[in-house]
Amino acid sequence: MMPESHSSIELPVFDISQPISPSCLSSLSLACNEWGFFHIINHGVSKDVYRKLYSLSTHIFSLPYESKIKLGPSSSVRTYTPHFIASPFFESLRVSGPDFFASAQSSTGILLDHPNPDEFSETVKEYGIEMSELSRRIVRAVLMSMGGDFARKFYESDFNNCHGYLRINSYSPPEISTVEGKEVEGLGMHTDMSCVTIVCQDEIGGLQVRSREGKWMDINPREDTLVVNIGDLMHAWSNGKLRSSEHRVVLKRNVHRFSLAFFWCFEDEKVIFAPDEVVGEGSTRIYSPFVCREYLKFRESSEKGKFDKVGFTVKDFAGNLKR
Ligand SMILES: O=C(O)CCC(=O)C(=O)O
Ligand SMILES: [Fe+2]
Repeated sequence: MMPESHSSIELPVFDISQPISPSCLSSLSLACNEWGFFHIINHGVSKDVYRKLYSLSTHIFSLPYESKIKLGPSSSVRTYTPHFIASPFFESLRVSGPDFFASAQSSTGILLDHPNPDEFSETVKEYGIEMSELSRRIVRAVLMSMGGDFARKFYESDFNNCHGYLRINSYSPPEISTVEGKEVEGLGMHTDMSCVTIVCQDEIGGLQVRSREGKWMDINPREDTLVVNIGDLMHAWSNGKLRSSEHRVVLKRNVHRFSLAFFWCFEDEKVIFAPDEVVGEGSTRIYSPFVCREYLKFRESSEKGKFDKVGFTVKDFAGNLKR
């Protein structure tokens, strides 16, 4: 059987180093409503930091399972997700902000055989700080795209206490690229539990977004470009105006894939409730108010292997219009 064929989607590209012009705001608004995905350039993250992070992480992933699993689901630190949780071909390392250095050190401290723990932690810290700053800029731009003074009105009150964490993802190549004509998923269909996510995918590709009609569309890698997507938290806060799209990663035969996903989230105790002005007169709230932490718990416990994968979204948790 032939593998499914996919169309690719040309997402708009925004220069995040510049103030966003009115015409860019309307195309940003369109991208957030239609796809929940867009690209950014001139993000200020140097190739050097990326390369260092790639090589230092690759070293960690190459350590024996017995070492890595000490960081894993069974330890109190829980920074490592081994193979066979999200998929047989996926493993990841999590580093949490705001003190990215300390978080990375607590992992490398457990990996006693790590040759240069400080270099890894320093590099993660540099990347984490850059991504946090970028996330703030992106949230402001997205708010602006929703309405004239939304950024001024809601940034401070609702988004000022956001925090981020980084997931370093390593996808190992399966020996076959299709099973009965279906692609091999490195990461199954899911939505992100973030306000916004910033993804740095390597040149291999494989990231796909699901269209409203349910068709998988390739998001092709672009040099020096980061992928941004809206997550469930900002989707709910916007009363569904910003789309949190289902996406996944498919793998190619024998090609290793590496990605960095940075999740920018509301504080755990925040009650997520779309403001009246965001809902708009005459419209109803499509989500009941909910505490961020409770949603994260729901996602963890409703899935096999406690991983943010497959199936359940904020619609199932707090949606007023049940699916
Ligand atoms: O690896 C990628 O390109 C995307 C990863 C992703 O969607 C996630 O970690 O939530
Ligand atoms: Fe994701």
